[in-house]
Amino acid sequence: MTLLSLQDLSVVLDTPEGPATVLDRVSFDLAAGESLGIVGESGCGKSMTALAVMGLLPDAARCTGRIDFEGRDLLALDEQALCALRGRCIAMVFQEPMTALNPVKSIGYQVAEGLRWHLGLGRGEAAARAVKLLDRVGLPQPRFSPDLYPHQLSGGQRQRVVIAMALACDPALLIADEPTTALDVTSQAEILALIAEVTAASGMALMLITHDLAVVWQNTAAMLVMYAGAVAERGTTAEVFARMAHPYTRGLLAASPGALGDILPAGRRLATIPGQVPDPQDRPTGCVFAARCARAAADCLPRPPAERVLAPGHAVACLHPHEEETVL
Ligand SMILES: Nc1ncnc2c1ncn2[C@@H]1O[C@H](COP(=O)(O)OP(=O)(O)OP(=O)(O)O)[C@@H](O)[C@H]1O
Repeated sequence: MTLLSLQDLSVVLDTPEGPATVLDRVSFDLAAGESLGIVGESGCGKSMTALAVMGLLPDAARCTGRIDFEGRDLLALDEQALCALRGRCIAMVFQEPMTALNPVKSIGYQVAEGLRWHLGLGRGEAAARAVKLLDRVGLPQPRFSPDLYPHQLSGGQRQRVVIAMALACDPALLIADEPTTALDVTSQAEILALIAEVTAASGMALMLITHDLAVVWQNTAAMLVMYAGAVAERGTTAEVFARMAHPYTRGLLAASPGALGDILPAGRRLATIPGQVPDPQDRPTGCVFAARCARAAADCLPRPPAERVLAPGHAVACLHPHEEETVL
């Protein structure tokens, strides 16, 4: 059953420099309990996609298209209805745990808060449930008392508290936006494993946003490659990795650090993708990647390429895609 469906979602921000198209006709479906990785360089619109789903876009944003969640059009909901949905049905884990945590409230209080607000639990019951949730995310008693404050924890432990808060109301969808960027390497792997484990165990859908292909490979069944606010390539993670078709996806692979670990030979020389993401105030009329693309030809310039299906579960928006298998 489709849980979340974006149909031709475009977002234009009014900026002092003029209108900026930060999302351009983004469409995808996410089924209940499934995992989707959204990958791309900085500035490709990954966070904007997450914020649009959460109803947290800046005031200057104008949206067209649809975002359906459990059959309801989110763009048509008022702030009160969105507030009821956030945390209860859709939860989010951000990059930096301190943005989600209140430094002057205990961790037990903060985990219990959602339970009281959304589920109407009494103080005692919410506190007892908070202790169980902290245990669930690897912060057991008595070492991790609910009376601790965020500053008494490490970065990884704080992100565990944020995950406990996200799980509190058993939402249908968890959005994790670069959840490990602020953490050391060991904690990164642990937190990603925890997110994958808790979402799978509770049948929660996961939208995992990252700039790192390795994170997608290891944690999500399906993936979406975004470039300059548009979808460049999509499919099951296995299918896309086997035959990366978009030159941008191949560029991301070539630029991936050794973090691809098991699937990339150690010591491989890293390439960078020349050039930069176009300015959202000044998007080209044709393929947005053409200026950086070694395969670009004259037919890429007049209009953006329509997406085409390469195989069941694999599509690309490119007129000159790679057809050969990916060499990892
Ligand atoms: N408040 C804002 N006003 C104007 N432009 C913005 C604003 N927030 C983001 N943008 C622009 O929107 C585009 C998409 O940004 P977004 O944050 O979604 O990218 P991202 O892929 O998540 O990158 P990152 O990995 O750096 O978070 C970028 O060009 C960014 O400069």
